[in-house]
Amino acid sequence: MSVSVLGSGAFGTALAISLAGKGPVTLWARSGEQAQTMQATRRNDTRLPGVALPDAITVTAEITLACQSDVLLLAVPMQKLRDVLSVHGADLKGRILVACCKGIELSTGFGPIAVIEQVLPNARTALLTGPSFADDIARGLPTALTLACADADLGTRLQQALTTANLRLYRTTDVTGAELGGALKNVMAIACGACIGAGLGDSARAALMTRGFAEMQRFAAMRGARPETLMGLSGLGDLVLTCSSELSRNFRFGLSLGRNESFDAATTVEGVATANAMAAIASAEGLDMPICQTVAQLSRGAYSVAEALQSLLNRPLKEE
Ligand SMILES: NC(=O)C1=CN([C@@H]2O[C@H](COP(=O)(O)OP(=O)(O)OC[C@H]3O[C@@H](n4cnc5c(N)ncnc54)[C@H](O)[C@@H]3O)[C@@H](O)[C@H]2O)C=CC1
Ligand SMILES: O=C(CO)COP(=O)(O)O
Repeated sequence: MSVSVLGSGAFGTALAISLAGKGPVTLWARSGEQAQTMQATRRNDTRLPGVALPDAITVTAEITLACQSDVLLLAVPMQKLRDVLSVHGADLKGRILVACCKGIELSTGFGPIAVIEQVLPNARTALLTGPSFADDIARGLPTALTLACADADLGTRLQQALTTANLRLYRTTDVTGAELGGALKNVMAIACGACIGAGLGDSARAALMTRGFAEMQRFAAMRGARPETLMGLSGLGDLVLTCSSELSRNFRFGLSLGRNESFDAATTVEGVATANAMAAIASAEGLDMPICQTVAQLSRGAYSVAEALQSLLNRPLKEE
C-alpha cells in the first residue's frame, strides 16, 4: 500500500519520516512555499527542528499528486479537518483515509471519523492514535500506537502497512473508544498543567489524572465504547504521557494558565475546543464531567485557577 501524509506539521512530518524507512512517502503541505523549502532543505524547521527528512520523502503542495497513494494519513488539527475534506473532497474520493487527529469538533460534537463520513460518505476510514510525541517518532525512538478500524480486514492491512521499525501498531475495531481516549486525555493534560503551574503539587495531579480517567470512562461508556479500549494505549497510555510531560502542548498550555502567563496562540492545543465540546455534550446528557467542565471554563477565562480548584473541592462528597 502506498502512503501519503496530508499535513506537514509536527505529527505529519514525524509519521512521514518513520514511514520513509519502508518506502517512498509523499508529504503534502498546504503552502507551496513551505513545501518548496522543506523539499530543498530536507528539514521542517518550524515544527520539527533538528531532524533531517530522509530521501524517500517527497514534499509537495500538489494535492492531486499526494492523493495518488492508496492510503492518506490526515495529520491536521481536529478543528480544521472538515475544511481539508471539503476543499479537497474530489481528490480524496476513493482513498483510504486514516485520521491522525485527536479531538472533538466543537460545532458538531463529532469525532474525526464521523466528520469524514459526513463529508465523504463512501470513504473507507481508520484512526491512528495513542501516546507518541512527534519529536520521539522523528528521532526513531520506540512508540506504540492504536490503529482503530471498524472494518477488521482493512484494519489488519493498515496495521501491516503503517507499522515501522519504531512504530508498533496495535489493532482494534473500537473506533469510538480510540477516538475518545485521544480526545479526552488532552483535556486532562490541561487540568494537570494548570495544577502544576499553580504549585498545587504532584499529589493533586495524581488525583486529577485518576478522577479525569473516571470521567473519560464515563463519557466513553455513554457513547458505546468498550471499557478495555480506554485501558489501552489510546486512553490510559496517552493520559499518562500527556499529563506528565512538558513536551505536551496541552500540558504546557495548562502550565501557562496556572502561572498566569501568556501562551503562543499559534500552537496547536486540541484540548481547548474538545473541553468545550465535551462540556456542552455532558450538560445536555446530564453526565457528571466536573474536570472537563472546569477546563472549559478555565480556557474561556471564566474561572481563575483558584476558583477552579474551589469549585472542584466544594463538590458534594461521594463514593469512589
Ligand atoms: N505533535 C504531536 O506530538 C502529536 C500530534 N497529534 C495530533 O496530530 C494533529 C496535528 O497536530 P500537529 O501536527 O502536532 O500540529 P501542527 O500545529 O504542528 O501542524 C498542523 C498542520 O496542519 C496544517 N493545517 C492547519 N490547517 C489546515 C488547513 N485548513 N488545511 C490544510 N492544512 C492545515 C498546518 O499547516 C500544519 O502543517 C493534532 O490533532 C494532534 O493532536 C497526535 C499525536 C502526536
Ligand atoms: O498527543 C500527543 C501525545 O500523544 C501530543 O500531545 P500534545 O498535543 O499535547 O503536544
